[in-house]
Amino acid sequence: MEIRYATNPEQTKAYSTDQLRREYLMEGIMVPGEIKMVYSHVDRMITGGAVPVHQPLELEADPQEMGADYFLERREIGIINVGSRGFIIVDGEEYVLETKDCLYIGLGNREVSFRSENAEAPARFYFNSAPAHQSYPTVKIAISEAEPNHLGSISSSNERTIYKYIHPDGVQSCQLVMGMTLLKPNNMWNTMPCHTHNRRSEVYFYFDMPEDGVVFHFMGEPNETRHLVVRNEQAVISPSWSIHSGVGTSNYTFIWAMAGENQIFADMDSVPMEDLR
Ligand SMILES: O=C(O)C(=O)C[C@H](O)C(=O)CO
Ligand SMILES: [Zn+2]
Repeated sequence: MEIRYATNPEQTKAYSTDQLRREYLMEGIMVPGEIKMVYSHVDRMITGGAVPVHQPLELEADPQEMGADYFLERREIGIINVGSRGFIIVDGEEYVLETKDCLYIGLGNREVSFRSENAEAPARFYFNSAPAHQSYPTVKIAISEAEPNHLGSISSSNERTIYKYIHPDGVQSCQLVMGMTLLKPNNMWNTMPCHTHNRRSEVYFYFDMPEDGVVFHFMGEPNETRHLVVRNEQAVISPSWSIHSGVGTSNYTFIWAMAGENQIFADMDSVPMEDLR
């Protein structure tokens, strides 16, 4: 498991492109036949991907980094399938996930494995996991059951639909808040006007992008912005002090996940446009 330590805004001002990418960008999350994970010390979020092809894949704890006998011993996890139909087996119970369906699995479940229906078109499970202190029920939420929230406008190139899956008025969790935002065709901007939330950090995972498409993801303090060039199925760590916004070369979809002090989605510090630099 790859480890990322926390960074602060003062250091980040001096980072080169390579340093910025090393600290904040997660590439190679979705590797056929493997489970890949990045453990970030920012709110101890684990971000990863599981792409089962011919064999099922098992979610296992890293004993050195997690000091746990099994992955969910002291954690919870939210998983969204961004590939074709697949299955997640949780302590013997099987859940079917179509594309863009989500599964929340609470603390204490010992065995979690991933399987694809079709090796030619495998499931692609993206996940975020945060430390947990109590067990909430394991719940599947299909995209058709998530409440759509329409935002933005074509004149601002940001017409999009936000689906919240794991949040206080939906699937219950200890601290994980997770959902997905779909941009409408011909709309390229997300989360602009932008915000920070000093109470929570966030991870964005961009997908549904063409092979040669990129998203210019904006990060940093509002008056000291930087960008990362992000490709399909790559993710970005956004510390609490950083804005998180992007513009793509075409429309795309992204999964957002947060952990920290509270779970209130609307608890954001909006950045006035005139403060951006
Ligand atoms: O499209 C958006 O705007 C978002 O999806 C915003 C994220 O959900 C977010 O940053 C929540 O804090
Ligand atoms: Zn945010």
